[in-house]
Amino acid sequence: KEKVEITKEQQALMKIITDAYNRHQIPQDVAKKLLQDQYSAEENFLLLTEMATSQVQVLVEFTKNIPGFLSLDREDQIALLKGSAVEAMFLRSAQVFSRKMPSGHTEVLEERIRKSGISEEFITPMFNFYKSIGELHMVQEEQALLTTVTILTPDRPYVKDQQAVERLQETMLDVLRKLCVLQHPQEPQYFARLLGRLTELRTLSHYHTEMLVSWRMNDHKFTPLLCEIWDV
Ligand SMILES: O=C(NC1CCCCC1)[C@H](C1CCCCC1)n1c(-c2ccc(CO)cc2)nc2ccccc21
Repeated sequence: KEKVEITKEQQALMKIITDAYNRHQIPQDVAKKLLQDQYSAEENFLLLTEMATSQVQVLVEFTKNIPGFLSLDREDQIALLKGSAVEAMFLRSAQVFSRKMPSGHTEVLEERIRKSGISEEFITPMFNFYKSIGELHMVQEEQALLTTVTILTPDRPYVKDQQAVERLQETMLDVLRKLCVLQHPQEPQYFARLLGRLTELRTLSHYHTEMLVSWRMNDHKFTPLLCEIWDV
């Protein structure tokens, strides 16, 4: 049985990424807001656009701390950010939803999200994804590396030097694979399950534009940054 060992360099890389991931979090907690009050579909939509706008800003700051990211072609950096922003948002949302909360809070949060204005047909796939992420009980290093692997997806639209992105993603996948083996020794399939979530994430993200335009309200307003990042 081959002994899996994380090298000193990989340990340092994981620390840089995890610290950056924890440092670059949304200031105000959307779950707390949703647990406090019930909002109208319009207020919920505004809350979503505010949260998503600030999440894109922290995503940009986070990527600056991914070793090698700033050495990529400048236009490729933009292409990777644009291509992964929605997936990073759903990944973050899943982590917010799956966070340990006092008993009964998760149920209230789920109810508030179900009634937020999202049209029915998207509720099930969205919560299926949130629950499948929750079942993984990821440690924060795994969450940070999974988001990094998602950002470093070589086949995003308009990426020119895919090999350079692939090399970076491989580096992160190697650390993540070892971490999964060490964190979940009883579950040799854990790493494969984790990567399977990325496929589910990509599918969910395909619904995103549809989810926004079908939000139960008229006149959906977006911030300039979201118009850039989301295809709206
Ligand atoms: O604010 C949010 N998510 C932010 C985004 C940036 C990163 C932190 C989380 C929104 C809520 C906004 C207000 C109405 C209720 C949903 N949300 C969603 C969500 C995200 C996008 C869509 C449409 O594409 C639909 C729902 N899932 C959540 C799971 C848990 C807690 C909030 C969650």
